[in-house]
Amino acid sequence: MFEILTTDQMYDADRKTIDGGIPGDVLMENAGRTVFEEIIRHWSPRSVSVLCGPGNNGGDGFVIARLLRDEGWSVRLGLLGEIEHLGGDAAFHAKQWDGATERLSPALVVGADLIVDCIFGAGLARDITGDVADLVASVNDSISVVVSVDVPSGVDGNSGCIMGCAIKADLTVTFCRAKPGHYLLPGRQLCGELAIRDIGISDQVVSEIRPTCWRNDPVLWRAGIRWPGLDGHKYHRGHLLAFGGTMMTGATRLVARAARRSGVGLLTIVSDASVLPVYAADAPGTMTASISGLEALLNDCRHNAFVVGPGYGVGDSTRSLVLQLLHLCRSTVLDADALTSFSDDPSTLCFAVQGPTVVTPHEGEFTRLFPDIDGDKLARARAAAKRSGATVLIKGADTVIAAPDGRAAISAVDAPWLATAGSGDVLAGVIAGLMAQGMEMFDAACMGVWLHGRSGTDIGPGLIAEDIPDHLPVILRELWLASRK
Ligand SMILES: NC(=O)C1=CN([C@@H]2O[C@H](COP(=O)(O)OP(=O)(O)OC[C@H]3O[C@@H](n4cnc5c(N)ncnc54)[C@H](OP(=O)(O)O)[C@@H]3O)[C@@H](O)[C@H]2O)[C@@H](O)CC1
Ligand SMILES: Nc1ncnc2c1ncn2[C@@H]1O[C@H](COP(=O)(O)OP(=O)(O)O)[C@@H](O)[C@H]1O
Ligand SMILES: [K+]
Repeated sequence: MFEILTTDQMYDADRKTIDGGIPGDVLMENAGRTVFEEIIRHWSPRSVSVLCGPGNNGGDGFVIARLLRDEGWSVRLGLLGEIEHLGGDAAFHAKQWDGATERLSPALVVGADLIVDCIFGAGLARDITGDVADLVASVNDSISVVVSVDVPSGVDGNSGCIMGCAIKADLTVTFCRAKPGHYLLPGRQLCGELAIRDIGISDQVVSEIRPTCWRNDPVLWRAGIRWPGLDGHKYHRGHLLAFGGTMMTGATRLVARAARRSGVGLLTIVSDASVLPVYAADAPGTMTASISGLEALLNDCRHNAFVVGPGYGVGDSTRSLVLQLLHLCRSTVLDADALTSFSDDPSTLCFAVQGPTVVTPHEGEFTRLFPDIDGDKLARARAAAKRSGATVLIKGADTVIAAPDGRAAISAVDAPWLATAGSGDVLAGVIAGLMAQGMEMFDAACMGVWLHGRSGTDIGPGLIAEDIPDHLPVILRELWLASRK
């Protein structure tokens, strides 16, 4: 259930299922029934208004209205447009509804304890305007509970963007698999609770569609975790070089602690000799080396991974260092200043990426590097990954991770506690630590985001960046125990 399907892929799944012998009207009956079941599971009987649009989303509404009324609920139904204009399965189910069909208007909101929003689903084709926009405003201004069918009307299922205006739901019931817009902002916030329900589309059909996007979950990457072997030694777990700046030393200290907690065998902070004592005094298990010995450090192939950027400083020397590191084609994580240093010349950075590289920009850093790439977050991450050859991770509440081969994952964890200085440094450190242990770059980026998110929800209010690395053993133990089952 972790695959995320675009609206076109969803239409494809519907079509393949219908071709496989389940008629469209049965799929629609199943869809309506799952929403009905969710409603009666959540709420006791109350007055309901079902708001139906002119397409199949509206068709689902006729099924829901009928089932609720058969159950003894008081139901009103409003339709946008003429009933004669309904087509196919929606027309079929409209005929099964023997209650009154009102004109869709804000009058339906008055006195309704529960509103079922079936105005638009996957077929939303342009901005909502005029009378329908007024209706959306009335729904959002009301005190009624709102259940949206498939997506909150007005939310674009592919991007999570608002098309003119959108319903704010308390519960959204979608079918078969989620769409990107259920997890990308602002769509995610408008969905309320999300229920993904089976309507008879098989896993086989979903796999035939070859999804390339998933909700970030251990299912995706747990087979790629490099747990230490019984007979292993520290060099089997990688030796990460973390490049430390001279002013913001805290950033690389966070990187180092996070990487070490992720399981890396050895970690050396490489910095200007003048600040080595600061790094050396931080943690006894962290090693330090002067940047003046860089050539020798890089000639030692056991130094198999690099992380540079947090607190490193923006400028020419950072650019040269990054290019020198990328030339070696070893596992590399670039964050913060390592990215901003290429704002004037991003193509040089893209050209230099050849080995396993993860870049972890927040929105501001992303825009500086890829000013010409627009669209929703998923599309932008994918375009940047394709262009650069790096795994691109755009941070935020709806972090997206995209690999150059087109795979992508969206994090759907509610952990606003992570929005605190230094938390991104920790993320870079975790990912670099996992890559140093030999994990594939996309898997490492996804696992890093997941560990980070779980730390955010586990620790919760009061979280500071320093807490995250020390919480990792608790979560890693869970993953490790699960891997032994
Ligand atoms: N077997 C199946 O397929 C199943 C499908 N299922 C359900 O079907 C839903 C998809 O149905 P759908 O394709 O009919 O799209 P839907 O969202 O109802 O709207 C299309 C209509 O809206 C109109 N319209 C669009 N934008 C507009 C705007 N801004 N302002 C005004 N009008 C606008 C558009 O008009 P047009 O652009 O053609 O002029 C068209 O008439 C899906 O979300 C799920 O709930 C389930 O039952 C499971 C089985
Ligand atoms: N509202 C939010 N919900 C969940 N995670 C968030 C939220 N805001 C920020 N984050 C996460 O916090 C981290 C902040 O990183 P960043 O912006 O690089 O800060 P810093 O450079 O101070 O470490 C990122 O991993 C980001 O995804
Ligand atoms: K809807």
